[in-house]
Amino acid sequence: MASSSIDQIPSAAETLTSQLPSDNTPTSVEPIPSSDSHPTADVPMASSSIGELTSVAETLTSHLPSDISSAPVEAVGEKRKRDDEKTNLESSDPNLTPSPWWKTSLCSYFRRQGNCSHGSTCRYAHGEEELRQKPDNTWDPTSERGKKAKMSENAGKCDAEEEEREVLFTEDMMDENDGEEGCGDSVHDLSLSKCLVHLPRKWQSDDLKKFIGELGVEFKFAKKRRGMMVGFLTFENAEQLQSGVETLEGKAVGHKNLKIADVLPRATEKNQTKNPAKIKSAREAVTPLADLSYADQLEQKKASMMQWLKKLTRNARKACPNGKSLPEWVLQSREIGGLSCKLEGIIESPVRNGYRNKCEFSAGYSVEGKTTVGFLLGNFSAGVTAVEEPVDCPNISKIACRYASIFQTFLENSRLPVWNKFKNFGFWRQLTVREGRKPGVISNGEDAETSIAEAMLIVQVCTTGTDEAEVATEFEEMAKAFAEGAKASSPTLPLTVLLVQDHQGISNVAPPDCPLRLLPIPMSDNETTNQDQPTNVLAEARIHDHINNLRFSISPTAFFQVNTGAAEKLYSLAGDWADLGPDTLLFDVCCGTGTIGLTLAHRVGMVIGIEMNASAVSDAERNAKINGLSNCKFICSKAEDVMSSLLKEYLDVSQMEEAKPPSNANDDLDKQISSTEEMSNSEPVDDQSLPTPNIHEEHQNNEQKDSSSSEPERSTKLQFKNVVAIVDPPRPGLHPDVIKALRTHPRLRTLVYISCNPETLVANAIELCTPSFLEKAEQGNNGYRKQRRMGTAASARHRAKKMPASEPFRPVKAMAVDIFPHTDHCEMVMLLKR
Ligand SMILES: C[S@@+](CC[C@H](N)C(=O)[O-])C[C@H]1O[C@@H](n2cnc3c(N)ncnc32)[C@H](O)[C@@H]1O
Repeated sequence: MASSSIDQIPSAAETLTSQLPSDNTPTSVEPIPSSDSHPTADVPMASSSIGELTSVAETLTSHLPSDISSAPVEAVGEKRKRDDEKTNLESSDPNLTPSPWWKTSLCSYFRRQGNCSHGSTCRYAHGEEELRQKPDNTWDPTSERGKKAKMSENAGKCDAEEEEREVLFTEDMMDENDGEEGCGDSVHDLSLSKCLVHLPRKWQSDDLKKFIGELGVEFKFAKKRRGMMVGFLTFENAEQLQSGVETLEGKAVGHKNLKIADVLPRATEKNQTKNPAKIKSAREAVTPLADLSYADQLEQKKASMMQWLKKLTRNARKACPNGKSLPEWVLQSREIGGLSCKLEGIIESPVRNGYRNKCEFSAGYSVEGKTTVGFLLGNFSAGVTAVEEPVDCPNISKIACRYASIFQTFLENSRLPVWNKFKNFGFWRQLTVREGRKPGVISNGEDAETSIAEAMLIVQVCTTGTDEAEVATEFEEMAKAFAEGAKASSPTLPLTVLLVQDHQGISNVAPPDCPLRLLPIPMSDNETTNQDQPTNVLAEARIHDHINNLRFSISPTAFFQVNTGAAEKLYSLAGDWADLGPDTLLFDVCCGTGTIGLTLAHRVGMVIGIEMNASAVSDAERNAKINGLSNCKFICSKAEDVMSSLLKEYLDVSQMEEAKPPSNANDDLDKQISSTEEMSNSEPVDDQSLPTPNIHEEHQNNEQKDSSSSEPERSTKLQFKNVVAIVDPPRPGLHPDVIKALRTHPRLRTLVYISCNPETLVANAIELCTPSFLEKAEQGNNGYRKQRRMGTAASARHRAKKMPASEPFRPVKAMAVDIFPHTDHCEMVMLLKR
């Protein structure tokens, strides 16, 4: 661990990352929402400001610093502290090392009255000369230096807004045949057209026309699609345009102001007017940190995680009921710069290039109007539809790039159209490439691809309104193109499974029960296909990967961490922190294919995995069997529906047997290691003999399903001395009912939270770690509407107030794990105990 983690000392430059792209921290590398369980919405990593500022009322002490809002760590709670102890913060004794917060805020008394009764012992600065920089390298925002910094920050924001004006490819919105007056012209005078940015997403064309009409603006036609924040306006002539722009620019709509931007034309051979310098490359869109050194990327992520840990402290203070003393961890936070617990460091990814084992490539048009398979250059809701090839994106493997290129060449000659996001029309939508790696050493060099043994291709289409025979021919030709392309590549590409997913929805994010169809892969040059392959073997459509010497079977829609090598480190860390032993009952909440529970099964008495995706649960059961682990049980259900009853079932039983170490746990481990060694020398798929559930049946059966890889349950339950939960939820975090169940069960003392989204980790931790104050809780749902308008942290504080009386957890330590090099994303592991 030590060798791979960056030191623990908070970096001086706690640079805030500006924004996250949307990669499904997950499994999509597109900057738009992805189909995986980690959603992909942009998350401003440093968004803690306004809504989260410590309330002024709370900080009203007799002697205020002038920047209350910016001094949450040192100032808030100061009054509580002052009564019981004197800190070096307050001391001017030269023999004491002054607090890092000494004189980092201006004294408001001194400022107003020109003097202060505390004189030279005042902890706040008397004037600009005395003012010191805060430990996080910021200045009191009311000071001259603070204001200057704010101005340059705002200038940066303006630049960011400027970027928003780059609305790509919006010309499509005005294409013919959509029934709009004036849209019939196949050639538009784009100089008479404008984009309106910051419109309410729920508006449609009629709302836009009404709004413009009421302002007396004349126009030729207006267009707006629900869900987007851009609309389009075309004027009859230059005079209309000029007066329209003058009226509309900056006009308030809701709580935003309208911006007017140029419509960027689709560049064609005749029309090469686009200024490529203004457009993001795929590399910039998908791997925004790629131009930083890896050490700088890690520093940046670590600094960002620290901001989130500070935010947790600030929110816990706010959530703490009046009259109750602040939890010890909040009081102690001042000793570690306001962090809610120590950030131990950041664990590096063992592989930095080509690490993604799952890539989702969109089918669309490039800025030049060329059929392209690659990444969207921005957010569709902001009007960006251009797709660019995955050139120079260091997180994508050569194999995935090669398949994208094969598919693109095939689409160039296809009789069926690619999907048009504006018109919700077309056939070819997306290519997903999933890779399975051989067991053994993970290589970070040029030969990284040699460890990839299997590849699953999932092509998403929309068959609405198509001719069945034509589609069948296209699929056959596509399968041939992939097979030939794989064979012609050097080295030959693995091709294990080819699937088609028929999805009718507006976005490419398909539900897990979206129909899948297995296509036969042509086997040889003379096109002898594997026609013998029965069509009902969809359940065998799977690839395999390896973590900690265990073999994992993965079905098409099951979640699997996209960076296998880094995931291995993540799971080991969670296990090391979880305080495991033979008398431990481990709950693996949101277990996916069982990776966490199974890799730790040999260290505990029993694992109970909970997962809502039926295919993933069936994979987890299969994976327990493949690896000879018999102390694991998997529940197919939403965690919020079963967490409380499972805790009761396993912990509150009256008739219990004392747990003994699982007799076969260590044997199993030895067995699995040797069998994995065998596997590494053998053909990859060796679990075919296992009973295989039918995927379709599973999808249809969404009811709770218990399954166990052990013998039928005994009437008496085992009594486990130690109960631990490791939770690994998707980006929205844990459901409030899961939090409540975990928090209110007194026997659960250790909780390891693995998070791909620090914002929801903070929100969940607020509920888990602040003292309960039910006596003051407002009951019922009357706050619901208000809550919906709150930020995540504010609504967590609101829910914390309703938490039934229970002992809160405390954050003990945290570690960042860099699963996603070159992107803004990062996993965080936090140990909570009580
Ligand atoms: C971040 S993944 C983690 C999976 C697994 N722990 C791993 O590392 O491979 C989150 C998982 O939670 C599942 N999930 C999402 N919402 C859930 C819910 N409400 N209840 C149970 N599982 C859920 C998803 O299907 C996904 O498999």
